[in-house]
Amino acid sequence: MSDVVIEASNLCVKVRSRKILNNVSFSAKEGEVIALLGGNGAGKSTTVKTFLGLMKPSSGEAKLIGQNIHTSSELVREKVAYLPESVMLYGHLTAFENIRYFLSLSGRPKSDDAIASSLKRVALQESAWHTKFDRYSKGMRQKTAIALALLRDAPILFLDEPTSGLDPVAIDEFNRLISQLSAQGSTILMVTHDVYGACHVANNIGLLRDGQIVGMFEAPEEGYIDSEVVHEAFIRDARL
Ligand SMILES: Nc1ncnc2c1ncn2[C@@H]1O[C@H](COP(=O)(O)OP(=O)(O)OP(=O)(O)O)[C@@H](O)[C@H]1O
Repeated sequence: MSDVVIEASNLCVKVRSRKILNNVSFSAKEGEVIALLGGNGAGKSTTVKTFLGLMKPSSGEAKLIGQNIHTSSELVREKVAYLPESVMLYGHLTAFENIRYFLSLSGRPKSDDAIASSLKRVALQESAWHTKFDRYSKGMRQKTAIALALLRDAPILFLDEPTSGLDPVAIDEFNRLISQLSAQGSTILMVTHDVYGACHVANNIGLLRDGQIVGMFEAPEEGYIDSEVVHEAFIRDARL
């Protein structure tokens, strides 16, 4: 059995007659991070929406664990935790209460001990666990959402612009958390504008322009993808 967990194969998406994704192919094996980089309008969010089943490909396939998500209706709900750019949980509830509520809503309640250990795992400071969510910073909101994702036992994470609007310390913490999760077996698709962050967490980076992959960068066996090289390609590409 193949250990490819996330796979786009010649994915094309049309809106009316316009192709907004054109033959996009990439893959991530279990425990890998694939990052899609690209300027505004490149097709990053469309890719994520297609993998969530919100947009339908005109041809090609979006597959998770070897199955086409558009023909296996329960796949995304069972296997994926999605972090949108702005995490929306209930502002009048605390992180603890939000997590407890959303787990019971999904029919998978967990003990308070399990919730506490997940909040510890994402390093949300304990003093904030019982503070109302609408007083949280963006970084704290993301940590809460990731703690919830971990408790749902979702093996696949989709992250949409996860570090936009975070300060450098929060970005660093976030990137460490992503590396830790992938080391523990989570397979992650992230779309981002952050070249440096992507190079630090990704096994592969796909550079998107006008709905097409125009560059693919792979991390060496040891170490990171060279951010200078990717930055150069990103800038050069944006000028074309
Ligand atoms: N529902 C839609 N109807 C028409 N055009 C769309 C639709 N969704 C996306 N597009 C177009 O497809 C292209 C890709 O959009 P997409 O949102 O995927 O880009 P992006 O890379 O996520 O950009 P950004 O970094 O600005 O979020 C854009 O030109 C956008 O205008």
